[in-house]
Amino acid sequence: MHHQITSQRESSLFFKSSQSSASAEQVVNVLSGFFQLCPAQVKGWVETSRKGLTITLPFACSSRSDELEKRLSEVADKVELQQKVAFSGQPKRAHRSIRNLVAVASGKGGVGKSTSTVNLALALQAEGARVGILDADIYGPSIPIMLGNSQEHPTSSDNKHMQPLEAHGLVANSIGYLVSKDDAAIWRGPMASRALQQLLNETLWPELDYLLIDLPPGTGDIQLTLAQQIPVSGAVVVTTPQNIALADAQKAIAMFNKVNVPVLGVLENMSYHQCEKCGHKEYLFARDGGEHISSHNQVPLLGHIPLDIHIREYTDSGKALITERPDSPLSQAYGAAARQLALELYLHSLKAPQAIDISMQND
Ligand SMILES: Nc1ncnc2c1ncn2[C@@H]1O[C@H](COP(=O)(O)OP(=O)(O)OP(=O)(O)O)[C@@H](O)[C@H]1O
Repeated sequence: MHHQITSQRESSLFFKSSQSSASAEQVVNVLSGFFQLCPAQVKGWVETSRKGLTITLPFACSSRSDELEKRLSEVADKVELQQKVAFSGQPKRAHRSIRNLVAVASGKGGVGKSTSTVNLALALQAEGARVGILDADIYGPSIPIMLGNSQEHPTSSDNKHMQPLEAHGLVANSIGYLVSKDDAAIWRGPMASRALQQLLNETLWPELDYLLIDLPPGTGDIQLTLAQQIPVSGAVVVTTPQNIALADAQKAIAMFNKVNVPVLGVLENMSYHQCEKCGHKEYLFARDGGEHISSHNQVPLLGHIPLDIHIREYTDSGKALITERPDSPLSQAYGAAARQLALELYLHSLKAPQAIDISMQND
């Protein structure tokens, strides 16, 4: 089998097998079974040309390409597999260089929203995507610390636009790079949301597949304004499993429903602690809260992230757990949640067909 991986922007994988040539229909069936989608949802990914079949996967999932390649090789003679993340959101919105804007929110503070944002961003990157983070947590910007570059500042060559900062392969901007924590803390709502608009609009974002926006915790006026003002395609709600956090997560879901922002999923954080010595799982903040809230609202549960000292140590010291320890169960848990998020986002974009733009001809 011939196997070649090139850059994510290009075809990522080619293979040949000695079997007879595949029909597009067989390939569609394999894709549909592999991703558990109906054939109609995957049909548009397959293109036939004189050279053979080309499959374009429209969401980040490159860690699954070996497995998919194996399945396809059972029916395919020559297939080119590539990943090109689809555009979502209003076709006419600004920021066309950003294919998907996703808000990460929590009703309650301290549930691990920023930690989840950074690790989901790293996990999406590990799935072959170009990812950025906009820290919209104006009053408590923790992204600079979690990316390990809190002493840096964005540069500007025209005094109007900022170059985002780079860390661990991600790009990011945050009010934390620009003003001191104490200065931002006294800003009133309108000033805070103006600052956020500026961060989004005046940052020179490169071509990105996903921009994750770390919203301030809570569901007050500021969050509502932000949810309305930023043209996000969907939101992730982070919660811990205990009732007090779930009640606030429910308010966050209600807020997004109110402003017609689809909730792409709930991420349950600090689900349990597993003893390193005996493997026993302790459910410190109760159990199944994430399941209940997601089934009650009919939104997917993206995953359970354990309460783990390594998550705190890596994230709080600005190191990238997922890049440094890609095979750890923690990285795998974030990876599964990130792939599910990418898929949900794509499925939501299918509901607004005018927004889909898989090919992005001007690439
Ligand atoms: N799964 C986890 N395991 C261990 N520690 C965690 C986990 N998730 C978050 N933490 C830790 O909990 C603390 C709070 O996390 P974080 O700052 O991400 O919360 P937040 O919801 O963004 O807070 P805020 O409401 O202030 O914005 C941090 O020290 C972080 O390292």
